[in-house]
Amino acid sequence: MRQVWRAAEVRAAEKNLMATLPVGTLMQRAAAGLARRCALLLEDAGGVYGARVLLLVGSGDNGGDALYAGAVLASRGAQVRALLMTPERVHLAGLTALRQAGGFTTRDLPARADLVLDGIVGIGASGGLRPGAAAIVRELGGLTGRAGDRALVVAVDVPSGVSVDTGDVPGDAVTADVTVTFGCLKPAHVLGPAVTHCGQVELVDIGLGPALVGDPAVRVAETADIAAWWPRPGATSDKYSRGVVGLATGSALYPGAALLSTAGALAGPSGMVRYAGSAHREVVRAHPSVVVADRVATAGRVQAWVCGSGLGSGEKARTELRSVLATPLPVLLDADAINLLVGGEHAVDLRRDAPLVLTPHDGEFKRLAGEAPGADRAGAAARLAAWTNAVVLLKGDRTIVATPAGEIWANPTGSPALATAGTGDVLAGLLGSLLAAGLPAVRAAVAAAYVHGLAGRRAAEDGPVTAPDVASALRPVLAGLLG
Ligand SMILES: NC(=O)C1=CN([C@@H]2O[C@H](COP(=O)(O)OP(=O)(O)OC[C@H]3O[C@@H](n4cnc5c(N)ncnc54)[C@H](O)[C@@H]3O)[C@@H](O)[C@H]2O)[C@@H](O)CC1
Repeated sequence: MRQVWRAAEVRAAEKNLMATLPVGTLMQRAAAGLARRCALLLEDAGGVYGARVLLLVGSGDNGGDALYAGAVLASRGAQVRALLMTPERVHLAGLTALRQAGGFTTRDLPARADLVLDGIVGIGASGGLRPGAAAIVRELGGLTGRAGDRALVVAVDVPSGVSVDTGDVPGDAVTADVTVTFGCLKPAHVLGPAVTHCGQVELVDIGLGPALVGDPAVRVAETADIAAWWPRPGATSDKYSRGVVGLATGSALYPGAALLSTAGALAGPSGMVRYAGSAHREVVRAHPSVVVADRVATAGRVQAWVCGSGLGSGEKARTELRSVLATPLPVLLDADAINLLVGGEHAVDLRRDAPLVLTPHDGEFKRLAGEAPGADRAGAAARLAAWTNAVVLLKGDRTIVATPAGEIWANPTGSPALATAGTGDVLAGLLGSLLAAGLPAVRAAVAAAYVHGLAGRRAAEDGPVTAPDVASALRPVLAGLLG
């Protein structure tokens, strides 16, 4: 699991660490790592010697990092120019180092650069970019290097213009090929639209780890976590002991949702899938191993329920929702079931001790919470989780999982390919299967989002993606993941 820390927590850790080290040590470590990465990029693009490097230098330490890294590149023969955003306020020691190494300052954006180092602003940013910096950032795409190709852009710590703590991008922002960050990941590296501005994120160890204390703002699961959590059958397992997942999904109008949630559930670790709903004939025809009924009340025993995808909004749908919420079992509510919660008619049913998982997309989130997730998607998901006492999986390019206690996970495997009808039904089924197999709700949500994202990517390798393609990709993805 990777830990992600907000700017204030990073600052506090840096302050504690700096108290134990000679002045400037952390910045030297940061700049050395930054220069190393830039040199590697330049070596791949024709060499460091003679390369044109443009430093965009803001007034803070982020600019200082860029100046020191520029000094290293200048000492290796690169032609380094620094464009100072605020010449009256600049990291003086950094500027001196650059000049001593043979670098210069410039007043204007040059026409050519092989590499641009974005040190306008880092974790000290407040609000969107100032107009002067924003104008320069808009011009960056036009810079070309010695082979006539686009200049490489390396962001120092975070791309300037993104909101460090939320991943929002409120206005103009640098789009980097590589972001070199120091000490730990920040939310902008893993959340929201900022992620696409970061390019490849590389972490330079400056020794901050032990100084970061308490709970991280955000967590990111890695393959090893998913593999460790994923329930596997043992020698004495049977179909019941592996968990049975019940699906109250689909309807006469939307039989496809039933089929897709079933396909998702069948790829999961539970030993059996029961389907309860109007699409039972279609389900058993497509998936003969599924045991079907037409109502939740007659479905038989399960260890977790998935309810909502394509369920409809009539009285029958309300009855089925009440039935699953009345059980002492983990319940996942998706799509129509989330919409049925709007208006508070089921508030009493929601008072339950067993785990509840909600999987809204933005529209469902807005209907339920009364407002769109907004710029701080992780914060919004955590508020809804606390309010509903549920684990909330907020779907998006970077799906977020939040718990009522405020634990937040960012899914790293998302794919734009998943933005197509029915993929959420597949996710709901898979997640329900993990709940039925006994995984705690937060892990089930994190693991399902992770695997579903990989399946979306894999399906996209073969062309435009439909939800059945994602369901079909789950099994090979899991084979690769679980070995
Ligand atoms: N504190 C430390 O120990 C270390 C800090 N490091 C670097 O220092 C950075 C943080 O430095 P600072 O705290 O000086 O802050 P920054 O350099 O990120 O930004 C602060 C400066 O930018 C200006 N500014 C704020 N918002 C702006 C906006 N929207 N548009 C344009 N200008 C804006 C402010 O006037 C302020 O002077 C990190 O991101 C990292 O790059 C690294 O050297 C590692 C060690």
